[in-house]
Amino acid sequence: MTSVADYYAGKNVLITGATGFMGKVLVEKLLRCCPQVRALFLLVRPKAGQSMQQRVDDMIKCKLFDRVREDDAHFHRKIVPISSELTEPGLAISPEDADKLAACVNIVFHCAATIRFDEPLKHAVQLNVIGTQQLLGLARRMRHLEAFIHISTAYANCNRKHIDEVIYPPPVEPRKLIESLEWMDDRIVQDITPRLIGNRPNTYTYTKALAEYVVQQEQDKLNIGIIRPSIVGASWQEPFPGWIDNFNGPSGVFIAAGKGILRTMRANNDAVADLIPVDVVINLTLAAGWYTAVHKLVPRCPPGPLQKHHVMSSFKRNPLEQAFRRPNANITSNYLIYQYWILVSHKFPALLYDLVLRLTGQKPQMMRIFNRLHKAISLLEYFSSQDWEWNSENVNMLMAQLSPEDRKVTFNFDVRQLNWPEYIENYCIGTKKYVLNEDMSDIPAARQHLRKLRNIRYTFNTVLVVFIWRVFIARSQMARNIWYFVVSLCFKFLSYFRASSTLTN
Ligand SMILES: CCCCCCCCCCCCCCCC(=O)SCCNC(=O)CCNC(=O)[C@H](O)C(C)(C)COP(=O)(O)OP(=O)(O)OC[C@H]1O[C@@H](n2cnc3c(N)ncnc32)[C@H](O)[C@@H]1OP(=O)(O)O
Ligand SMILES: NC(=O)C1=CN([C@@H]2O[C@H](COP(=O)(O)OP(=O)(O)OC[C@H]3O[C@@H](n4cnc5c(N)ncnc54)[C@H](OP(=O)(O)O)[C@@H]3O)[C@@H](O)[C@H]2O)C=CC1
Repeated sequence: MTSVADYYAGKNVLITGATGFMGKVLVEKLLRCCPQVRALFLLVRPKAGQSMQQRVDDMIKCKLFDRVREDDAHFHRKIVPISSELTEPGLAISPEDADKLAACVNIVFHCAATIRFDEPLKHAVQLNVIGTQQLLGLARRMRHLEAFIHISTAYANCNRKHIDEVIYPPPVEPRKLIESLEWMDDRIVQDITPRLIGNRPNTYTYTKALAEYVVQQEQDKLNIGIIRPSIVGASWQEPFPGWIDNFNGPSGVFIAAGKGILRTMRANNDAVADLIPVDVVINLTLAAGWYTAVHKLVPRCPPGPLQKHHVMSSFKRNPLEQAFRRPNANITSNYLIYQYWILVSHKFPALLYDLVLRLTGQKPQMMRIFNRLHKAISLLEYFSSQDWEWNSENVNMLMAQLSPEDRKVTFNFDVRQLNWPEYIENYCIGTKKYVLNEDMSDIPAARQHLRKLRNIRYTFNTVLVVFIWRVFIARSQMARNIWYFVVSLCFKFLSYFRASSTLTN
């Protein structure tokens, strides 16, 4: 039985989306665990005033690549950036580069996509569907291609409750949709988008379903493998626990909760979200690359349930700096209770805080932050408040095909071995260290800040109770009677204790 690393020895690998969250982890893992790989061709676009080469240089300088750097200081020699914009005709690859790729690439990993839930349909189709089609066109020209691995999402078919490892018929024939979008102006497309996406929640899942179909159309000509991860979170073990570099999905929710901004969210209480660590997804992807070179496959990544109390307790132990309030979120599936908490725990404190800012001559900002947060959590709500049943037979089969060393160590994707509380703790610390770039040595000060917030809350609650009680007393005879009764009782107790202490002296 050959090992996965042996398979990649001497191979030329093409990767799209290498500058993204998952792409980076894929590049790192290939370089570290398949050291005999010949070259990694990365399709990268220039962006934000940076050339493609500068972007790749910045990427490989980041901490994620520390372990690769330790093993081989010259690892960058294996990386060949290719300038490419996936939404342009011919992927905007120069004819020379296209010829070079056609002549030598053995495996393609297609990770690039727009993952925004609010992406206008035209752009989502352009990148996720047409971009994929064009890449398949290039792949058809590759004379030594052994596998084309497409990264999809477990939610491509989220309009179904039970999802098998098959490609379902597309919601619309992609060719017809592409032709129609060509002549429609953006306003018309915006108007008909809800009708088109039907019972899917957004253009992301809709276009990812179309992309799967487009990939499947090539199955007679190419060795195709499709990976469907659920919600991808920070790394479990590799290259080190808790690595994460973005605010997407749960990470943004965790950070907002850790900062004490997010105090409520609508979600299913039992299994809040189907989370899968990024290193597990990448191990599965590389194993699938090896296996697909011989067979065809649609594996899905087996997820685990994310529980909110682990997040809260973890942020109490390792607080984020300058929290707005103490981390404490109410997860509820009840709409009315949710609205109540939005009002009491989000809008009211935001208004109060903005009022203080105004009074002190500063610019109000809290309400604006909360409006953005509400938009983000409303887009995630669809995924956090429902359950799906997924079939994972192909994943189990693939696991059984690996050598014991690959299965248990190098390409382990058995999520059953994961200790969830420990994983979530590392995830929360990862958001602090790698997303917010906060220093771990500041934790005592952050804890002190949380204690201060707790004292402010106690004081505020006491003042509020006394105030309400005073208002109540002023208006109700019964409240006054209760008040006098309680006060006289306290007085009697005090007199009794004073008398008994005088006697004992
Ligand atoms: C407690 C336990 C509960 C459990 C919790 C369960 C969660 C349950 C999740 C389900 C999730 C399903 C996932 C499906 C799985 C896929 O298949 S794939 C991929 C998932 N895709 C995503 O998660 C993308 C979702 N995000 C979006 O669509 C857009 O970001 C949104 C939400 C529409 C917001 O758009 P926007 O307002 O334009 O903001 P955006 O441009 O994203 O960010 C603007 C800036 O704010 C920053 N920012 C963004 N978010 C934040 C934040 N939260 N805080 C601070 N800054 C932030 C950004 O970094 C950015 O900074 P700059 O780059 O401008 O410096
Ligand atoms: N993150 C998650 O939770 C999940 C992700 N997935 C899938 O995994 C894949 C990777 O996701 P993730 O890494 O999180 O996404 P990111 O948004 O982090 O990365 C997207 C990548 O695509 C590239 N890209 C975007 N537009 C273009 C373009 N026009 N031309 C060239 N490259 C482009 C980006 O390049 P640039 O840096 O230039 O913008 C970036 O490298 C996607 O296919 C996604 O659907 C599936 C399930 C869950």
